[in-house]
Amino acid sequence: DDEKTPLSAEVLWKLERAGAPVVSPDGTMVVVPLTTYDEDNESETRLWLLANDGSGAQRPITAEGSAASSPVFSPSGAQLAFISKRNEDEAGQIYLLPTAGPGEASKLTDVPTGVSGLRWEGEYLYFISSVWPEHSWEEMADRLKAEEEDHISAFTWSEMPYSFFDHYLNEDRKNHLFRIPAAGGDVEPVTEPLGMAMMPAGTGAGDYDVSPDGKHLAFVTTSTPGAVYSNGDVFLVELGKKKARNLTSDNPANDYGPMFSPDGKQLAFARQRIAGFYGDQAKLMTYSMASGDTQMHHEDWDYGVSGLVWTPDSSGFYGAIDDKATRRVYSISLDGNAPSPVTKENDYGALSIADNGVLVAQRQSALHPVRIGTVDTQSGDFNRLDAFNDEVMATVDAGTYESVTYKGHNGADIQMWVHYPPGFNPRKEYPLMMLIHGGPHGAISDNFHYRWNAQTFASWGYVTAWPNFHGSSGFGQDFVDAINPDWTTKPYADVMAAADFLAQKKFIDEDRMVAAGGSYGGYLSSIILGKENPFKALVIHAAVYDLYAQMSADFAVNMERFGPYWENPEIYREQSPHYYAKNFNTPSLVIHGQNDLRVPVGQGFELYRTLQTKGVESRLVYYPDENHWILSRANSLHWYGEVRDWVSKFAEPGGK
Ligand SMILES: CSCC[C@H](NC=O)C(=O)N[C@@H](CC(C)C)C(=O)N[C@@H](Cc1ccccc1)C(=O)O
Repeated sequence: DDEKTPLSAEVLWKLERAGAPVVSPDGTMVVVPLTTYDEDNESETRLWLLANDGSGAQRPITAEGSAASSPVFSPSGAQLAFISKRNEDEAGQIYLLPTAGPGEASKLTDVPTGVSGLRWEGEYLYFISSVWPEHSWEEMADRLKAEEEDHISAFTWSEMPYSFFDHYLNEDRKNHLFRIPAAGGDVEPVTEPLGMAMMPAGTGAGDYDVSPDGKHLAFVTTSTPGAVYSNGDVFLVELGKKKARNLTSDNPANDYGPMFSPDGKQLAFARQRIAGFYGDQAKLMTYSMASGDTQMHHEDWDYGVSGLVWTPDSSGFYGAIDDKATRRVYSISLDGNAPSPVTKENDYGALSIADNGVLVAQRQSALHPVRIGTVDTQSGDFNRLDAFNDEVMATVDAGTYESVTYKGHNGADIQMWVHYPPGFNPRKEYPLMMLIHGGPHGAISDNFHYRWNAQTFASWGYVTAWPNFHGSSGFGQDFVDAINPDWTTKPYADVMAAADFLAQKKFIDEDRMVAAGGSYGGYLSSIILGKENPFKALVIHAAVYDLYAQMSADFAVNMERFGPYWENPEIYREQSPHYYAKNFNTPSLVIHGQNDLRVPVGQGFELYRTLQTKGVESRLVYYPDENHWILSRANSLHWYGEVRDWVSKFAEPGGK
């Protein structure tokens, strides 16, 4: 169709990105944050109201020009609270809006350190703020002003952790929970009087819950301070009392995500059992508020629980479950029956449930961005409520894709997604672009990726493949943990087998194969660089290149589970790509962002310098203002352009 364009990087940036939907208590309204991007490299998030009454009505409900996020309904549904930084605000504050008809948002808080992790429980709005403990709000406002004026940018630390993903942590400030009456009034500290702060980084609304009668608080914090990803524990306290009780002190690994049942009788949470292993499958736990008994459910079910919402009758949950390269809604009961899938294909997430059981979710696929709708919990049907992006997507001529299973390391079945370019002709030969996912303990689901869009790469004239190699989640716990601590052998063999498998297809030109990966995918690409491989060129983004130097990152890979390099040097010696530099000879594009504290930027420079020193054709793309991910529109378009130029140079695109 002449009118249509491929799913280019430019098209990706025209799309509106829908965030997590929130359904009103009566199920008639859904509010969703929607982010748009403009050509001046600016973005804006506004809240949209979608009617769940068959009318298809939808409209923005927050003002243009003022970012809004984290919507929560009042228990009656008459009001909506959200976080916004507008007018004279120095930091995000709570705003309130009536849900019946148009109205002005009114400001509820004036917290100098800002507000996050919002929840509306009974008459109170609860929120998290990163504060200087035992200081008044006035003192904190003065301190923030003084910091701005003294021009000293130094951080000082005497404990861990010191960084998280792309920012350094101010050790003097702690994450605490507060509440304010929704009708207005004073902010009350909730966790400070307990002498306990919440987790030092990445803390949000999922890290605490208040019982339906407003009497109890459950929250997560670490009882073993140190790393960012330390042993989280669930604590319970009667609000107003000074001592919180650790409900999970018997478990050396992470417990998280406390959620009171709607009847208030049980507290659910998720439990991992292997300390220091973020990829460990999470098990569903309940704590009885009456008896104090803790129970694990579905221990033998070989899936991890995530994205849980309680059913309104407190009999169980719906969850968004990572399931063999898809994410499906499952019904998970507490009556002993096995969990059962509700939905089929594609990828569902961000579940929200109304008091009457209306279940709302995001749904996406590799060929369409996030849509918002209701899920029929009997049939699994998805009833879409939004019309976001329909106009843009109607102009897109996308290719096709399929799930393929091949034999990987030791003959094991490995799933991969294969994308074909628009107008693909199986009688022609195409170049292959092998994509290597990060994590490694995640999976490439049937979802719409903005930073690594397989269909965008395909639209340049490549067949692309995303193998879910050993270590990927959703294929059982043994498959996940099969690569620890040896991150190399099986994933490398799986990627080589994927390349072999595809090279044997008549439609692949084995002389035009390239590979690209970011983060762990960059690590594995660097491993491939040091070993025999069929690729004409590599793209190595934010790669862990030197496992020893990764010690400076917020996630030191094997440290927490298998010990540091001075105790267990052979793991590091065997697994670190830099030890194989002698063999490097594949042309490589190295990409790294300065603000990447997950894989610090020195890793990229070390790799590039090695390649240059060895005379291997290479190019370094460095983004001084990006983190582990390339997030701004202009830089992302530049990134796609650099990647395209590099792979095109070594593997000419298009069918021949
Ligand atoms: C509890 S965080 C542990 C590491 C985390 N794993 C999540 O998958 C992670 O950041 N992994 C890195 C590699 C590591 C630094 C060696 C990674 O590969 N990240 C990928 C995957 C990812 C995608 C989306 C959200 C989280 C991770 C990446 O950032 O693209």
